[in-house]
Amino acid sequence: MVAKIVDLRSDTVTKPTEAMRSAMASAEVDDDVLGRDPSCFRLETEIAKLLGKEAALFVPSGTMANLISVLVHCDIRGSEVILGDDSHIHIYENGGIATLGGVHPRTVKNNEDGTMDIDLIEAAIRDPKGELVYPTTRLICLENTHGNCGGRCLSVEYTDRVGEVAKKHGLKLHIDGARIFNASVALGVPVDRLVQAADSVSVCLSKGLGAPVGSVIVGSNSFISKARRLRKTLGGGMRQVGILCAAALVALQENVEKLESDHKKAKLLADGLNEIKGLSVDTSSVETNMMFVEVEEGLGTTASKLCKDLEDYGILLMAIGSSRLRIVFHHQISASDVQYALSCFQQAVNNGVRNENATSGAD
Ligand SMILES: Cc1ncc(COP(=O)(O)O)c(C=O)c1O
Ligand SMILES: C[C@@H](O)[C@H](N)C(=O)O
Repeated sequence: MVAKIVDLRSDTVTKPTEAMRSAMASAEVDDDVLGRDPSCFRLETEIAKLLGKEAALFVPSGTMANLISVLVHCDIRGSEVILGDDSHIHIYENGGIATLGGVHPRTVKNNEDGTMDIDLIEAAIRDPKGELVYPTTRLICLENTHGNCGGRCLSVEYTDRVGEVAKKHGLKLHIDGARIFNASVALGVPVDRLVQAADSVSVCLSKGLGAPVGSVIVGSNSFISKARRLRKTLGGGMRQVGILCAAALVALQENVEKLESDHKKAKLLADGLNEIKGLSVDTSSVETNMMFVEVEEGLGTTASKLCKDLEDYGILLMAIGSSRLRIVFHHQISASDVQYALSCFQQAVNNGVRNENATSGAD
């Protein structure tokens, strides 16, 4: 019998709080296609203000937020976007910018800290003199925090420098800010300052902020009106969407201040896991709510086997390859959950070692 479930698979797993459910039940709504749903309008107005942009648009998912943003910036056939080779847009969004938008991706290597070398970004920009044979570079995409790099933060200085490169070459800058509030809290930089250089930002409400559904795109009035039309084209125009936006407004009010605690608990677990022989976490790279746990070879088990064993204790997480586990914190993970998870990790590792010794005939 599992004592309890501790879901560390992602910050997308949170359940709506009672306050969110009550706000959803009493949300003021209207048809957001024929006019403006009042709760949606309130959310979009609040998010645009928070991020220092002219306007905002609520969309069903972060994937759609990125797709719409790239397609609005790259609305001419033959466009190319520069993005990280390990970015969410390039790896986890089914190549939508190409398959649906005809936008050509030009990847630049992501460094371990989530950045791309600025000289490599500049070198990837197509020379307009080669327009007969080259796609036309129109956009640079960054990701902050960077998911596949373990939730690493891009500094405001780095972001501003990429913004300068974009301006110098007449390009636009989009930030996949699925976890931009995590970055803002971890860096101690106001979120509007962190994204100041960007022409557009996608923000996930359904991750660390804990809303059940949705993302928001922010940008100029003209950009958002084009984005609104494209959202409808993609089937993302929603009617009484205020039911979802009401929950997101509660999330904004209640959960931004909890992000720092998520980050602290992640550090606590990382330190504890490093005390377990056969597991290692690079604690210097645990900057926000995510971490990667390396399962050392000598442990006699694999990441997926350990993942399965931990599930038997109620600890849910993701195996990334044969020797790496991913752990993601959110506001519904408590301090006692951290201690419970540590004890389960220790038991699962001990069991793995015992089974390994038994099969190898060791004492
Ligand atoms: C960095 C990043 N961008 C975008 C997304 C896409 O968001 P969604 O799952 O809502 O499509 C995710 C994860 O889901 C993500 O981690
Ligand atoms: C896996 C990825 O698509 C998701 N955004 C997550 O971080 O859980």
